[in-house]
Amino acid sequence: MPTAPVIRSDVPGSFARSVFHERHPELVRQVLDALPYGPAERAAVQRLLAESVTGVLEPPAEDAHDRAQWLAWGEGLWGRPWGEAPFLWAESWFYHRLLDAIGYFRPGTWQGIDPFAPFKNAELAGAAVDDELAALSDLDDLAPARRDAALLSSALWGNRADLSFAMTSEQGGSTDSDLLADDSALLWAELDRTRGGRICVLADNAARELLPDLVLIDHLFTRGSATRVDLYVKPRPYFVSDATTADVLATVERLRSAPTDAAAAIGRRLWHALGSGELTVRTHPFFCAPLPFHDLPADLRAEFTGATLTVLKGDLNYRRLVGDRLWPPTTPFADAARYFPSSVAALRTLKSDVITGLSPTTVARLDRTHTPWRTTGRHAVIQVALRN
Ligand SMILES: O=P(O)(O)OC[C@H]1O[C@](O)(CO)[C@@H](O)[C@@H]1O
Repeated sequence: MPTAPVIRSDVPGSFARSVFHERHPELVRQVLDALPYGPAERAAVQRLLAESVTGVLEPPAEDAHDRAQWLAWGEGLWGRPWGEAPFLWAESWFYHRLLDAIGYFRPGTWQGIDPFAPFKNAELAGAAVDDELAALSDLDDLAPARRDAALLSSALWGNRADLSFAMTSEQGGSTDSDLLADDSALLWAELDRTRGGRICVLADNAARELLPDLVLIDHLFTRGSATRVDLYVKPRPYFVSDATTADVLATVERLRSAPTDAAAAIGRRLWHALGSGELTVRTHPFFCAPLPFHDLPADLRAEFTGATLTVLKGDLNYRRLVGDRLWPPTTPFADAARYFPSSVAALRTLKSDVITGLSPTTVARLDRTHTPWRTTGRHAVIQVALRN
C-alpha cells in the first residue's frame, strides 16, 4: 500500500488549522456557557486553548492517572508545537486535556460529568427527533428494498447532524449528487449472503445520529441480517458529541417512550435485544486513543475478527480506518481498508480532508466547484471493502 502525507494542523489555510484556531475557541465558549464550572476549571480551559494554538505539547502531569500511556503515545512529540503533531493525534489530546481541565478525571464536583451532555440532551429532546420518530410510521408501507435504502440513508445522513460540525456549518437537505460513492448494492448483497451473523457497529455521534443508527440495527435484526450486533461506543465524552453507553440508553428510552407505535415498537425490541444479549454495547480505551485503527490492540482486533461485517459511522472513524492522510482521492477504498480484521462498510459524511475511493470524474466535477467539498459535510460516501 503506497503511503501519503499525514495531515497536520500547522499548514496555513488548512482545514486542520481552522479546527484549532476557529472551532475550538467556539467550542470552549459553548462548553463554559453550558455548565456552571468554577474559576479553576474555567482558567484551566483557557490555558489549554492558548497552549493548543501558540504553545508546545506539555506532557501529562506527574499524577495523571494515564500518564504512562500518554507519554508512550506522544513519544517524540512532547515539547514540540501542537501543529507539528499529526492532526488526529492533536485533536484526541485536545479532548483528553479538555476533560482534564474541567475536572472530569479528578475527585470533586465535576468528576464523571459529561461536559457535552447539555448539547446531546437538548438535541435528543428536540423537535427534529420528534419528526424522525413520527416518520418511522411510514416505513412499514415501503417495499423491502425501499425500506433497506431508507434506513441506510437515514443512518448515513444522520452523520451530518454532528454537533461539533453544526457549530460552524450550514445544515441542508441532501441530493443524489452529494453521495460521491455508493456501494449500498454490494452491502445489501453481502448481508444477504452472510445472513444471521454477528455485525459490529462503531457508533459516532449521539442523539440525532445515534437514533437512526439504532433503528438500522433493529432493521438488521428484523430482516435476518444479524443474530447479534455489537455496538461500540466511546468510553468517555470525546469529540463533542460522540456517543457513550449513557447516550445509547437515553436514545433507546426515547424510542421506547415515543408516542407512535412504530417507534415505540423499535425501542421495545432494542430493549429486549439488550436484555437477551443479542445486542451488546461495548467499549474500549482504544476508542479514545490518538491512533488509527492500523494500531488496533490485540484484544479489540480479536473482537472484530469473525464478524460478518463492521459498520463504521462518521468522519472520525473513517479517518482512523484509512489513516489520517492526504491520499489521492482516487486511491481504492478497499486498498486502504483491507488490513481491517473483518469486512467493513463506512457510512460517512465528509468533514475533513481525508478521502479515498472516488472516481476521477467525480473528483474533477467537485474540483470544478472550487468549494472546500472535502470538509463542508455536504457530501457523503457509502463504501464497502469485503474480506474474502
Ligand atoms: O462526528 P464525526 O463525523 O466523526 O466528525 C468529526 C469531525 O469533526 C472534526 O473534529 C472537526 O470539527 C473533524 O476533525 C472530525 O473528523
